[in-house]
Amino acid sequence: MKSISHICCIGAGYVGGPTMSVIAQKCPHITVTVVDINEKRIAAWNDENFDNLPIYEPGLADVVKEARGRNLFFTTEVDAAIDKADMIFISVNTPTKTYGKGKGMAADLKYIELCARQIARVSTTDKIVVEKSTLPVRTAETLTSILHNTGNGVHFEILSNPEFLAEGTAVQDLLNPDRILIGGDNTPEGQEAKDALTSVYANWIDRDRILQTNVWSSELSKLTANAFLAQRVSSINSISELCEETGADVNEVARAIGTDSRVGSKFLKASVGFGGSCFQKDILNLVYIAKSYGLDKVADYWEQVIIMNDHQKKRFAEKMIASMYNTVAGKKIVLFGWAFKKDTNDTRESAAIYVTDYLLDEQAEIVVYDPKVKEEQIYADLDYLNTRSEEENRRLVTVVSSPEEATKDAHAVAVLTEWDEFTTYNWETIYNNMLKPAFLFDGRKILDSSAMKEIGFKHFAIGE
Ligand SMILES: NC(=O)C1=CN([C@@H]2O[C@H](COP(=O)(O)OP(=O)(O)OC[C@H]3O[C@@H](n4cnc5c(N)ncnc54)[C@H](O)[C@@H]3O)[C@@H](O)[C@H]2O)C=CC1
Ligand SMILES: O=C(O)[C@H]1O[C@H](OP(=O)(O)OP(=O)(O)OC[C@H]2O[C@@H](n3ccc(=O)[nH]c3=O)[C@H](O)[C@@H]2O)[C@H](O)[C@@H](O)[C@@H]1O
Repeated sequence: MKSISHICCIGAGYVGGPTMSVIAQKCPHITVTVVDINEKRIAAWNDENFDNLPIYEPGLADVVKEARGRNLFFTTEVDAAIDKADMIFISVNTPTKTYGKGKGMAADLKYIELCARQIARVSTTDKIVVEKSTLPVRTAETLTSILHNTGNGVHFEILSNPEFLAEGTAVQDLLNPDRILIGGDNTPEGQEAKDALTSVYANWIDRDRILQTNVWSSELSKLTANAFLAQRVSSINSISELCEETGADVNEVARAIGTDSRVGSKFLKASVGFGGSCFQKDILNLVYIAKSYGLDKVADYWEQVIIMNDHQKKRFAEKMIASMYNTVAGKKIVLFGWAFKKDTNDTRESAAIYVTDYLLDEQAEIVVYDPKVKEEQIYADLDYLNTRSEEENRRLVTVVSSPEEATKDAHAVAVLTEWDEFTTYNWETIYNNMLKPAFLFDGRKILDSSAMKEIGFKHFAIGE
């Protein structure tokens, strides 16, 4: 079997960075080089101060500290790293297309194609090319065609090895994954490549958790896994609205159904709506693929998960506005949390962005506090929506670093991310700081409702 001594990963983002750091930590005999065209990002990965790594993930700094400079390297020298590697992971972004055919639905594969062309141009020795990015089923066909038609006569074996880590728990997920999925051709060369990648993971993961499949099953399993997970969130969120009408409590319902081992207890936490860079993108992609095969019923079924999620974000903002006497114009509303979930600085598709947009439409004055998200990111997220001018976003939205100070003379506080620290605040002081009646909207249902009501808040929590 081919033994791997040099790995190159193209893309030093939320997946490439942590994944390669853990591979390097666990495989000191393999040299792992992570490359990116984003110079600022690479400089941050190489920063002497480990607090400045470009991605915040619990435990990540320690892993990088151990391996960086030993067998883990971050560089913008893409060509050199490609040529030296026996195995190349492609871990670049695959966002939803914003133009042309499939706009707003299909995955944009231009970055993937660029990588394939670059690998083909530069390689002088045989390579195993691993799709780590989440890709539409049958993308490996495109990669094969580019690599084999434009290469220098070297042999490329294509594998699909989707990543299942969740942000905020990436290091734990990588160290102890439920499974590793490796898809490849069932030819002797394909099997050899699958075994080579299996042997990399087997340095710290039991072999019975490393699943080998054909390449199409692997590609489709990744989209399906995200669709199933997101569907659970939309399902419980749909029930949260019914709870609010009927006096049922969504946490109690979730516990009651989750104890059935056929349902399971995870991913049943009602929220202001799921965010993150992948759930929406991957379901839209699944819907697009189903439609492209003429499977309209399949497409409609999955699209409903997105429709319910959009509804949840909107109805939360509407609930806030209706509670505050149907007007929030000129009212100071403090948002606790901007990240799409706790323990990450990632804000992509965060519900907070959309809730803010609705509130700004009603001319609210917004103050944001998030323990890990930088001010420039919050403005960038709002500017990206293109709903109003950059000046207006900066005039109407203030970003603060002290949560308690933020609540002075506020009409309302809304919890939009489930950061643990929010549950430890002195909510009595916050109440005293605020104008009365003081409104509290808990979009994550993390605060003790009866304690909040006792303090005096006009309190609303999702699903109760
Ligand atoms: N973020 C997550 O939690 C997960 C993401 N995924 C998938 O992994 C893929 C990557 O996602 P993220 O890491 O979040 O994206 P990201 O946007 O954080 O990182 C992608 C990086 O690739 C770089 N890049 C793009 N084209 C390049 C090129 N031609 N040469 C060198 N570098 C290039 C970009 O500069 C960027 O730094 C996506 O397909 C995503 O769906 C899968 C599982 C989890
Ligand atoms: O492909 C990906 O990008 C990844 O997408 C998700 O991971 P991630 O988006 O990082 O985080 P999740 O924990 O799945 O949370 C997604 C969103 O759903 C929300 N959520 C999650 C669980 C829940 O019970 N309720 C709920 O509202 C979270 O707050 C968050 O906004 C999947 O969990 C990963 O397995 C997958 O690898």
